[in-house]
Amino acid sequence: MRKLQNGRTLYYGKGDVLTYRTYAAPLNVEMIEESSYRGNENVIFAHNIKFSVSGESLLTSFTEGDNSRVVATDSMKNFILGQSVLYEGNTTEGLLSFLGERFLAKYAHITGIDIEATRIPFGQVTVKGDRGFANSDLVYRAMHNETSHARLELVRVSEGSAVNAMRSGLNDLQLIKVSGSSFFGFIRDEYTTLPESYDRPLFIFLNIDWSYTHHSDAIGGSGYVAAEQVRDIAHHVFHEYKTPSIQYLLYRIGLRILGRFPQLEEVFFESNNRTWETFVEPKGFGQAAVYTEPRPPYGFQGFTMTRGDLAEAGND
Ligand SMILES: O=c1[nH]c(=O)c2[nH]c(=O)[nH]c2[nH]1
Repeated sequence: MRKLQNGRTLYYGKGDVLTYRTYAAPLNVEMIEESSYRGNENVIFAHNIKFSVSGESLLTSFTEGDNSRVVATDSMKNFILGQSVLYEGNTTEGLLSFLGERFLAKYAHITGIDIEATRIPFGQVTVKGDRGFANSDLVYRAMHNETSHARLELVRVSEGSAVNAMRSGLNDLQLIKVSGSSFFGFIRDEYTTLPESYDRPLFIFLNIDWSYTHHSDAIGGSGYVAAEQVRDIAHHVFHEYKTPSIQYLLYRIGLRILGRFPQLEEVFFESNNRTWETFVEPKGFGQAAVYTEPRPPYGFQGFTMTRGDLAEAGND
């Protein structure tokens, strides 16, 4: 999308378009075994949006300073904010598809759109009413934990627009497992100083992305996968498995996600190893210990998995 016919890359757009839409349609998802998540009332449906466009006819804006075909990025921001109120759906992917389609419909010379958004999370607060504690439907609290996101590439086609690529995901999961993780058996040679560990406090930072076999499942379809469900699967698998490495943990999480959601085609992982450094060793399981932040540098892993991996592994 970003490349023109001659192979040249061309795009421009607006980032950090903070869009605090209220009272979007509620989302209800089918429950899965690992999660009590049922959906979102979407009273606050807030996103940080990044939007860019491309098209052959924009070339002269770069080569000749000809602004006659330029939609100002300030106008793009206004378009996003103004159109967001009209979105009748309930997912980030749906919102992005809606905004992209509308933009292509309005500006005939734009042929490609790349649009991504991170959901800005707001959580429930409980208040005491006549029948005890219940969720407030008025007050929400800003959250600073993991965030969900989506990215879509739309292209102009003869009948309107089509989704060229789409990815959804979850960023900045930060999970500590205090016991039940090991790391041993790795190569020992003249460069090795790390002792083998049979029970380490494993702290990981984790990003998980996923793509659907059919984009339509995520955009208005019934096969929507909520980031909260993927998060809860990661929690469960980390809890369940005694892991010999982060690499293996990612694989087990991936199998479970692909198993739970047949509508997904691929899962992508990126993790950081932030294992706490031991200052006072525990005397045994469940005993007091003291750890501190690990010293840099940090290790990382990347891994992608497809339905083929699930088929090879058999039933998880
Ligand atoms: O889970 C881990 N995988 C590694 O590859 C690695 N390397 C290392 O030093 N610690 C760890 N931990």
